[in-house]
Amino acid sequence: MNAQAPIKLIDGKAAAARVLAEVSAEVRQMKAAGLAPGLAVVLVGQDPASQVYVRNKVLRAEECGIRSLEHKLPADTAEAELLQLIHTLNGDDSVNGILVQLPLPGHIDESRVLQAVSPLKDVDGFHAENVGGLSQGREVLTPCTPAGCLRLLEDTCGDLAGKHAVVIGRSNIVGKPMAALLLKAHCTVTVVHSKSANLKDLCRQADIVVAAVGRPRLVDAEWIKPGAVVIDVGINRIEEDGRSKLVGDVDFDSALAHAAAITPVPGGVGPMTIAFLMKNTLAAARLQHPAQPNLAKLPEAPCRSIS
Ligand SMILES: NC(=O)C1=CN([C@@H]2O[C@H](COP(=O)(O)OP(=O)(O)OC[C@H]3O[C@@H](n4cnc5c(N)ncnc54)[C@H](OP(=O)(O)O)[C@@H]3O)[C@@H](O)[C@H]2O)C=CC1
Ligand SMILES: Nc1nc(=O)c2c([nH]1)NC[C@@H]1CN(c3ccc(C(=O)N[C@@H](CCC(=O)O)C(=O)O)cc3)C=[N+]21
Repeated sequence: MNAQAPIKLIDGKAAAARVLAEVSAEVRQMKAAGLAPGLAVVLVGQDPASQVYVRNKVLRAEECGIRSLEHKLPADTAEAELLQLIHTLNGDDSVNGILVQLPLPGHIDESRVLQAVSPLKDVDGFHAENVGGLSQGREVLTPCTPAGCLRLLEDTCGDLAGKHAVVIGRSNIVGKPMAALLLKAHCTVTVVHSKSANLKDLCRQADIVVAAVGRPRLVDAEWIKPGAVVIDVGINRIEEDGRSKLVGDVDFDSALAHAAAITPVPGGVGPMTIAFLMKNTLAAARLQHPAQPNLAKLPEAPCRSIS
């Protein structure tokens, strides 16, 4: 018999609903102080998955009272035209947050586009100013997915200090900022990737596993130390038993045997990503109005070290 505590499913939908309730309350306070926060979402091309994500973002924004403006551009949009739109949005006072949905079509230089977004409106936290600030441990606009994962981990484990976290994946969107946030939370952090040796052995040493790989069900019970907490970032659409399914990077049914707590896919990290996008939109609005006393009083205002 397994003497461990029962497996705990980490409910990302419920956690996201709590974050969105906080956001709605803050939006009401902001509106009372004379500011109606706005988010611009830019989508280039017709990738079906991106269209679903963008629609979900716009819906969630509206639900918590954030004005959202969707800019849909054709797949053959010239880079210069996209940069011009970002320039216009940077200068538009009614826009507090700008998100450029990734991936962009191949003819567009992604890093040039992300650098064009004002760091004060960079709700994805992808501008080098914010990436650098996060790595220095400053309070800056932080990528939504890792921020959501950290909240789930804090809700599940409490204090993370001294825990050994293994992050699988080193992308700029998830793996690297996740590692920076865990380090900031005083974890011992190991980042592994496609060139890592002894991946499974390293993973089996972890108290916390964050899988952001893009490989369906790569991580199974053999990778998980009994009692570890598992956060599955992966979103993989696969065909199985003659139908299309969404699965994570973790083999959920197998990992359950060892994990103390685990996120499902769907209903885990995904909803938290969108909830933190809304939170970041408010944080960005506060950054843009440092002299507004009613906004400055709001909780969790990031420090004003961004120029
Ligand atoms: N739930 C959410 O909100 C979000 C989910 N996602 C999902 O998370 C997953 C990861 O996304 P993203 O970080 O953008 O993906 P990337 O493809 O940019 O990065 C994947 C990382 O995984 C590593 N990797 C690939 N194969 C292996 C392997 N077999 N063993 C070990 N490491 C491997 C790569 O290594 P190397 O660097 O050496 O190539 C790379 O660092 C995807 O499924 C994506 O859809 C992404 C963003 C948000
Ligand atoms: N600039 C930019 N910022 C991003 O944050 C960004 C991006 N580009 N490009 C793509 C990835 C992916 N991503 C997801 C967000 C929500 C869900 C989500 O809500 N998922 C639901 C399921 C949705 C479904 O059914 O397809 C869930 O997991 O429960 C998933 C993935 C954000 N990304």
